[in-house]
Amino acid sequence: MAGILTRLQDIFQNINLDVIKELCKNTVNFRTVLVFGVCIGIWLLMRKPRGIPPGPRFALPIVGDVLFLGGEGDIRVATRQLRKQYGDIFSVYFGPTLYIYINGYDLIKEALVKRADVFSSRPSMFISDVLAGKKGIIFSSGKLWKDQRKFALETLREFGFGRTVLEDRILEEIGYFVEVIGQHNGKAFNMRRLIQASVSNVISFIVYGQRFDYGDPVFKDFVEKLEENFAVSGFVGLLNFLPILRFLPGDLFKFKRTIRNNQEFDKNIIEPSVKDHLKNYDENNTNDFISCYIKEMKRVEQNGEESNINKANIIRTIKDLFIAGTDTTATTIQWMILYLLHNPSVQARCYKEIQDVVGSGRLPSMADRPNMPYIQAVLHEVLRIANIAIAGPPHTVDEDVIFHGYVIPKHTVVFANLDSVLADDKVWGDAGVFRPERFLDENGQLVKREEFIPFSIGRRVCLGESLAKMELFLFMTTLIQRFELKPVDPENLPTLKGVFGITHTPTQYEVIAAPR
Ligand code: HEM
Repeated sequence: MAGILTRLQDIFQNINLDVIKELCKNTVNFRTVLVFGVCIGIWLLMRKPRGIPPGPRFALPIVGDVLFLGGEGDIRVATRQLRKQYGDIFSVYFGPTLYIYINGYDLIKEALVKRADVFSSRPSMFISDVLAGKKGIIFSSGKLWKDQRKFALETLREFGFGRTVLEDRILEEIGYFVEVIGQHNGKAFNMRRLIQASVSNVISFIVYGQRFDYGDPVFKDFVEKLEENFAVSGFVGLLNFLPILRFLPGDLFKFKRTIRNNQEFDKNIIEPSVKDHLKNYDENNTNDFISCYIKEMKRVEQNGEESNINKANIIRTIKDLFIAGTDTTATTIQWMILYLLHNPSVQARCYKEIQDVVGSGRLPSMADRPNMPYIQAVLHEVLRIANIAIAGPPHTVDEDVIFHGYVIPKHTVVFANLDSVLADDKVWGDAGVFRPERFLDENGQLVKREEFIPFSIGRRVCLGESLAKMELFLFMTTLIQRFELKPVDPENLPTLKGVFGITHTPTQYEVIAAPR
């Protein structure tokens, strides 16, 4: 196929219009013109903009380069192969859409940090446009995004990202979490739902000022649907390339289901709470994110300021906190447990560090963190090797940009490929090996590595990084303090092969949590 296409393209490159006119005048009949017309149509569809980064030579009409990508469904492997073949900046067509991948720490830093002015917007894509309508934080751009992000960061900081109020509530949540684990009496079970519910409750506390009972049917439904939307995102995402496929009968791409789930979050959880907060608003009692948002809405209204802190954005911004803050952290905790099952000596060393610093008489706290470099190194290594965000959400440029000699056309989808840094042998030596010691110096102290970027870098850097690190530390230390985590069958460990949706998730597994 590729051979035929090469020949066709070579032929068309050498054709000029005069030749075609001449042919039509002298020789020919309708059939010849038709054949030329079809060929020229194909050529037009396969044409790539001039000067873009290299990539697979042909983009077939409709499917783009998809058929030529390797990796057997693992997008990390496919992009590693493309990088090897085409270099640190390459382009690839998914359907008719051009994607540009930027690889390697130096180039990613150059784009997202040094040239943040041009690389910090989000592209227009069918699914995110339908679901988010360019509102909120994750999928918005320009002033609207800046207003939401600034407000969210300031508010979350005020609540105590890294301060004790939030820590106390996370510890309270972990208390419920370990209680439920204890109820399994050392019997094997799949912890996934429990972890999701518990992590989601941390966001609930921040957003609504309250947690939900794990058995609450509305909350259970919410957690399940949130997870479902993450899990089916691979299918739904295909509509970004060919939105027309949504009109096929049935729901092959899970589009209708995703939309329905999304509407139900709003209807059952978010809207009632916002209404309730609006009705009972008390300006002297703004202890949660929604109250703070309403307070700011009223302030900008009164002052007649131009701001996007308004009713149109409140629902989406809240949803973004849940979306970005639940699955990411919950998935990382699942990877962490899985790597501990595969590396019992690492778990034993973590337990020893907990015993040395905290003992068994009290819960670990954030004040203990600086004294636990080994556990921090393990967390770093899990975040690095699992790389749950893969390449992160896409960025775009608002104008045509020249980057390292290549043209990046306005509004192109641009991925800063985090995998190209976190799994780069040139950076880590043995990137595929789980080795927490790489984050320790010769005195056993934590080493900061610039290339450790699971939360990305630049203006779009993860807004919940401090919260996530706090949660991971507290969940992990308490879990290991209370339980020994054991595989169901030591001879047949659960696979480390993950599943790719919006995040890179472990294949489901069961674990034994034996009380210590
Ligand atoms: C282990 C946990 C987490 C990881 C690995 C992670 C990673 C990331 C990454 C890679 C991005 C994309 C940055 C970019 O576009 O360049 C991001 C964005 C974001 N994250 Fe996280 N995240 C985690 C947890 C959280 C939590 C707990 C929150 C809760 C508040 C959160 C909120 C956000 C938001 C709102 C954005 C969008 C930022 C923007 O577009 O300006 N994340 N995260």
